[in-house]
Amino acid sequence: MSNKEAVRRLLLLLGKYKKTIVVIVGCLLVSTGLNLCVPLISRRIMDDGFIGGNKKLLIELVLVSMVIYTINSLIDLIKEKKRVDISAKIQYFLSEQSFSHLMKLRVNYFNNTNYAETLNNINMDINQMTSVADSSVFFVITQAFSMTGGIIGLFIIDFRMTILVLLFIPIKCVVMKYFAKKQKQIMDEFIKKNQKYAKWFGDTVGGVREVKLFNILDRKHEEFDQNQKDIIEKQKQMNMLGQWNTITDSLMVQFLSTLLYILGANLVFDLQLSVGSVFAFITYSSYVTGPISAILNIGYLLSGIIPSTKRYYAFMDLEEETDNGETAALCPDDLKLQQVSFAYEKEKYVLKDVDILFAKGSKTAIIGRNGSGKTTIINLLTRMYEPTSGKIMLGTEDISELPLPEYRNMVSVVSQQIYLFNDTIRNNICLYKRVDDVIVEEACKDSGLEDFIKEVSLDYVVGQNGAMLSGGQKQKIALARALIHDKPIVIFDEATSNTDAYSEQQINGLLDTKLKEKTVIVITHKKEILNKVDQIVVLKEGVVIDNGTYDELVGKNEELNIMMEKVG
Ligand SMILES: Nc1ncnc2c1ncn2[C@@H]1O[C@H](COP(=O)(O)OP(=O)(O)OP(=O)(O)O)[C@@H](O)[C@H]1O
Repeated sequence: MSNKEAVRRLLLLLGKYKKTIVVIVGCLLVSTGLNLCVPLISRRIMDDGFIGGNKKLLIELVLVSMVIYTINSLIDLIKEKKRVDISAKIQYFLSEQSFSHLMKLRVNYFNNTNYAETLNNINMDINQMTSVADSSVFFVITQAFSMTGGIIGLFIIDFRMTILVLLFIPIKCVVMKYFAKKQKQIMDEFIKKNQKYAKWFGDTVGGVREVKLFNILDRKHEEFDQNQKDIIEKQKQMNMLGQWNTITDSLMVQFLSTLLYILGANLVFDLQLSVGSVFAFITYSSYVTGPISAILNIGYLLSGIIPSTKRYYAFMDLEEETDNGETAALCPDDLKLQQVSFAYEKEKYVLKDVDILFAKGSKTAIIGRNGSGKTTIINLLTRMYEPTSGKIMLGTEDISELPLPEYRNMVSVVSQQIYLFNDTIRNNICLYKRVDDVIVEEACKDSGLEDFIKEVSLDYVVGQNGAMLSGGQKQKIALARALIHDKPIVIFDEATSNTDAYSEQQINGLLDTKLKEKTVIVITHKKEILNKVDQIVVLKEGVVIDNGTYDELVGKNEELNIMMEKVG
């Protein structure tokens, strides 16, 4: 994305609040107009009041200045309230937009990005982008007005000194441009270092058990040091650049004032100008030089915002899951993989021309060695990924043409990688579905969780991703979840790997009872289950090499024989 495009998108953000911006600019124009009168009043206070000895006029003019100051303060308050409102709305809008998008992103985004990195990037970018509603941005809109007024004021007082002020403008432009360029460069680098650190942080905290078990704390500390030093260095550079920018700016203004004082003093001594006029002139000159700083500072401010804006919109442009279907109720039907091939990475196929029929209500086991593509089939059936070629059909419909939420309502997955929210067992099982406790308890009984529930109750909070539960207990919650949600297709991905023998029998029993009518797909090597299912699909290196019942395959299929030997 080009800088121009980033600025355009930022302005679009502000475009929604046109009416409020008009009020803010109105407030600023009124206060700028009032401010423009102040030097002329000051000149009269000095020349006619103090030097001319007119006490009454002096008091009146001082009171007028006071009234102007009070009105300006009130206007400032109204303007600030409106501005903070816009800023808060932009922040909410961007946060909501990015959260919605994040939830709809394809799962491959999460393969390479951890939560800490995502949160860090989104927060940082939104904070930066919200500063587009910074007071200086609105202030700048009125600056042209202030500048014109200032130049007119200067010409009224003395044209020679005015030319000196105008000569100052191009010099200031060059200096400010340099700072803006430098700022953008450092900000770009800062964003990269910060992102690298957040990624490293999320990864390291996620692996804290490994850090302890393998005693690699020292190495992690070294990495921390390096990452932090890089970030701090960039922050230091940015702060120092900010300081240099401010100092250079005020030095240049000071230099100009000095020249004006010297030239003004000469004119006063030559009796060509009054003392009040010199002071009024210097105030007006700040009405010209101030806006130049403000206008050019926008470039400096934007140079900090643009890198974040680019990253934010690059994130927003990431592909979301496709949902072509129109909302419609779906009916259970045969599920069919037709010539399905799939590659996670270009040209590296992990499934090749796979044909499998999961007849409605049938029970299928998928077997194969590690990496043969079993979980990938589940990923495609749950539409976490789309086939690279081929189709998956539900009855006569291609599932990619079906409405995504409705399709997902058809499928439950009981996986070895179940995620549990840091909430009660009840809420983890029901997942926002309103279910009577009696039914939840029955599901717990069917999943073998009954004894544990008696011990701790359904209100037991499971901890971060179920950290306060055993692997088997987590899987039983996953099973209870599937039973409660009662979907027509149930997939078990090595679901019994963590459960004890007693529970395993119980789960097998469900195939004949609660799951009898459902289409069940099981990834397992357990003989008891393989013996029970209607068909076993044998996968080898992404290809279906055999298909049949246990009796048909045992002794004949080499892969099945090897597996049976291994599991005993
Ligand atoms: N997100 C991914 N990105 C790239 N490659 C992947 C991804 N997930 C899996 N793979 C690769 O795809 C292949 C099939 O993996 P898959 O998880 O489907 O195998 P599996 O049969 O379920 O294995 P296991 O029995 O070990 O669970 C493997 O070679 C794996 O390295």
